[in-house]
Amino acid sequence: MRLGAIADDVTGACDLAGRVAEAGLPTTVLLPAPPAPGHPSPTTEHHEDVFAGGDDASACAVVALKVRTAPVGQAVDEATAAAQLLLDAGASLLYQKYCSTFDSTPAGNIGPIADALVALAGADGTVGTPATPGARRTQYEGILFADGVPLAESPMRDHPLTPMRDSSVVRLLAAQTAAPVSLVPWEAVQRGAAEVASAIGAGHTLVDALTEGDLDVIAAAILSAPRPVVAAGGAGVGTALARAAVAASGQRVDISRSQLPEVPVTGRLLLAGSASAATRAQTAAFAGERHTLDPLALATDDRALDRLRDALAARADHREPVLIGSAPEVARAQAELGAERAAALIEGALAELAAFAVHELGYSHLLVAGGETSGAVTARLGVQRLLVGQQVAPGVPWAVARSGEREIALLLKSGNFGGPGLFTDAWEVAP
Ligand SMILES: Nc1ncnc2c1ncn2[C@@H]1O[C@H](COP(=O)(O)OP(=O)(O)O)[C@@H](O)[C@H]1O
Ligand SMILES: O=C(O)[C@@H](O)C(=O)COP(=O)(O)O
Repeated sequence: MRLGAIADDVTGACDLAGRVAEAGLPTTVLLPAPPAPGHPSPTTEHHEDVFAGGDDASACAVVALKVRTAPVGQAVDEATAAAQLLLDAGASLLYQKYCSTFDSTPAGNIGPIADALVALAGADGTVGTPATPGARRTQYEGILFADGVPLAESPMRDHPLTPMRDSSVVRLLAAQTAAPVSLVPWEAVQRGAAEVASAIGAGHTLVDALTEGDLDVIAAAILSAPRPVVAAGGAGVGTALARAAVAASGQRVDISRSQLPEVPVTGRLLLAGSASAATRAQTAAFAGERHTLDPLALATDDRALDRLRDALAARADHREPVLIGSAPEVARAQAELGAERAAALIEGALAELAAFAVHELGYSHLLVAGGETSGAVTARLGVQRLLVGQQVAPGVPWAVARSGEREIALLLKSGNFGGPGLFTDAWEVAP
């Protein structure tokens, strides 16, 4: 199987890639250059580089986009271009990777992207679930649970860009697409893949899942579906598909042995743009030097960013990790600037500080918290491919990339993932 995944944000791509690689499937992560005005992303033109391994080897290629909160038209254009690249490179199954907490708005972009991929693939519809039990995301009777509570009662209800105020993924998706949205309940999953496959219809099929075993049933149903489908979901479904491919081929790559190239430590920088509870806890637990980015200051003081550059440049030892995080107070900045402008100010500042650290100060290791944030940073650094290594936490792998002439190590962390000590512990296993 050649699994071609289109991820709506960069940390989601890394989450999927880390878990799929650990399942034993050779995995590549591609980041298209930012789209030129009026044109979808010119994804990489080297098709032979898309999938690792020989033509008949099972593999996974993930195209990491930054379209989760982009205008719908741009999201559809970029996802379609990425899917076409994957199909041209031999993808046998497309996979729409979206967030395990279904991060989206009533406008999209999960639904519009799903519709576009179905049309491109000539499929009947999508099949999958956001459920990712390894990240404590489960779905029962169409209700999505995050860390054991319904989505709309979790901290995701206060996400700065995609506040999730309904826990029903059926209702959330139905608001984003004109295609039929159907649910396969957990009891049907317990009766096996054939029953799930028989329940797959036109449009978008969301399947309940509480365990990894349920995901394996869903993967088997997708692979045995009577008509072409597009797989879709959080990282859980993709990882189950990878398990199935490894079991079928008998070929398993041991990620723990495929060491990433060593990157000499010349500077360590933490950039936390996520406002999630997990990232706030990691920030609070970090004992090193820290600086705070306030979008209101960025909007009114044109020296604010220069002062942060000066602070970085003045550091005595760049190898000691330093944290630059967004201000905890979100509501006031959004009230005064609007959510989009406040977000863009922070993302832009963190991206500029990343470029300054890497290319002016020679920093080698960056830990970035947040999907939108990671998309802004990798685009500004011109990163187009990630070599993914071992995970420091489920769904959080170190990677090595090129930025210009520099080889750097990146940990692009989903906002919700990782324990409180991650900002300190992650450096111990860095490439
Ligand atoms: N204090 C703040 N005010 C306004 N927006 C903020 C603030 N802090 C973070 N943000 C924005 O919230 C968004 C968080 O999204 P993201 O980086 O994807 O994190 P997550 O992985 O938690 O979803 C980013 O666009 C970031 O710039
Ligand atoms: O599925 C998930 O939860 C992650 O892979 C994911 O999508 C992370 O997105 P961010 O929360 O924006 O980091």
